[in-house]
Amino acid sequence: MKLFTAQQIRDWDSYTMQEEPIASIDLMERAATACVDWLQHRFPKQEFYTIFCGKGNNGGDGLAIARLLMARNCSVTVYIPESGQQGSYDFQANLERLNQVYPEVIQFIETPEELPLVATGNIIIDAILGTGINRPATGFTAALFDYINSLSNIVVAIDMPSGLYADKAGDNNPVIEADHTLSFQGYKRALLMADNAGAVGEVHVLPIGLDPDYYNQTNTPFEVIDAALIATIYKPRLRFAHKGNYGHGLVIAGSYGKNGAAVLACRAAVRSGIGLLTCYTQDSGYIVLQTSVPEAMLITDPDPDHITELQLDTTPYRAVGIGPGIGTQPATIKAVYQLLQQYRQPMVIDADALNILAKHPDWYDLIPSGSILTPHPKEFERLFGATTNNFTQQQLALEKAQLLNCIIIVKGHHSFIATPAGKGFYNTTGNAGMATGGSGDVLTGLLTGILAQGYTPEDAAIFGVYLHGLAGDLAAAANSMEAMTAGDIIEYLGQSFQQIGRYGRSI
Ligand SMILES: NC(=O)C1=CN([C@@H]2O[C@H](COP(=O)(O)OP(=O)(O)OC[C@H]3O[C@@H](n4cnc5c(N)ncnc54)[C@H](O)[C@@H]3O)[C@@H](O)[C@H]2O)[C@@H](O)CC1
Ligand SMILES: [K+]
Repeated sequence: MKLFTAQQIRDWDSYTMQEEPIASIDLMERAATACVDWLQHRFPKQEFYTIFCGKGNNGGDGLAIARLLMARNCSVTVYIPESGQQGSYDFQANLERLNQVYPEVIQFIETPEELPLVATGNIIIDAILGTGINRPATGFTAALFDYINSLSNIVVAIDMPSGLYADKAGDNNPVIEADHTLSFQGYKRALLMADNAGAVGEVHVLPIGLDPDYYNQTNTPFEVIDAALIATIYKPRLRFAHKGNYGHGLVIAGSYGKNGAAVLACRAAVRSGIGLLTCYTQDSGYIVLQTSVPEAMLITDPDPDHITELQLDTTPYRAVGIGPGIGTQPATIKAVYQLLQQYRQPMVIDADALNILAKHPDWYDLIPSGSILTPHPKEFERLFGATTNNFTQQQLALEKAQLLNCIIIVKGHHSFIATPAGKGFYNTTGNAGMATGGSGDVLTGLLTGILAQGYTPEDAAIFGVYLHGLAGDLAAAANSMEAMTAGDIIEYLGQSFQQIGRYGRSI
């Protein structure tokens, strides 16, 4: 799903009004109806709502929501912070409509003394500011945000949590901290940033019937990975396949005390659809690996405890994954350098291999084109330097992806994939239960396995990250976020592939 800027969304609204055609006020009614339907579906027994409306179109949505909720037998109070300015055209029109049928619910507030008491059971609707925000909230607006944030009521933000910019960082500006954000038609980038997690809460995208032609004609560098995209990437297994069709991968992982990293990466790789897998690990890992992952072949390093030697014949391998649990011993650093000097196919580079690279920036040129780097934010910082917010971090990832001709996956709740062509993809599968030791090793194994099967590096990264998150979601549904383990992610890869296989048929 393409990610549009606030300006593009405005253009999309206008395009729809002209082409459908639909009047602006009717489009607002459609958006408000979608919100009310969502509210009643999510909170079927909820009766009481407190709605704060600004004087732009976001506030217009709030006024229409108020009228529709009242018509559905809910009890609503609307508070409008009085700025002294004339409201937008559709705000005024909706104020008039509400005033005609339920004048008693409307109240204007102007000073902190007039901030209302909100009963505990009320759901608060934040319709103060949407995508039209063009400056930080100050004065009474900021005080209102503070007040709402101090209450324990559930807060549902319309389109955007008020105060948040859709396409740029806000540098700690005042924002509403919502429990749910109902975003019209698509996501905005700000809704996908870890920095804004506390403001956006759960994001729900509500279709409001904007014209598909605008969507198809309009280019944007950013996309959310969704079922439709995955259906175009996933290559179902050929009926007459043999193992040679699906490549041979090499996972280089482990050290004394970290056999688990190698086991998890290899187990994930053998469940990725790969034809053949070889694991390279330290000598003491022999029995562990051969027993835990009998599907994989094994080469052991001469050293009992660490990987010290990577002068291998790499010609059989279509992809190499390196890093999980290898440590940063001097001999391992030397071995990583040996591999970088000789292997020219795309690699998956993770964990300690990234930490080693970060200490040797002069080796970056040796990273084969099309490699996939999988740093978490701290590793990213070690590799490429500190950034001040997610927007600048993602911009830097895009610049480095282009410079190194690599894919960079900045791991996180919505992992961000930067490609050398300047595109950025946000993942939407996955959950906080995956923030546990070993889930990165699973991703490395999966990516190596997918890359070995001949997917392009960009497709492998998108597909691997999505699949990993989906398996994590199924694991959390079965075992809870708390009790799920990285190994459980691997257990649910099968069901994830089955689900993805159905996308192609249903889209
Ligand atoms: N037809 C449409 O254009 C549709 C728009 N929709 C709603 O319209 C919203 C956008 O509406 P608007 O463009 O009117 O903008 P907003 O309602 O977000 O903001 C209104 C106005 O507030 C002022 N403002 C900006 N920053 C401020 C600040 N920090 N403090 C105080 N005032 C500030 C600006 O003058 C701005 O135009 C969307 O987020 C969505 O909720 C929906 O109704 C769907 C259809
Ligand atoms: K809002």
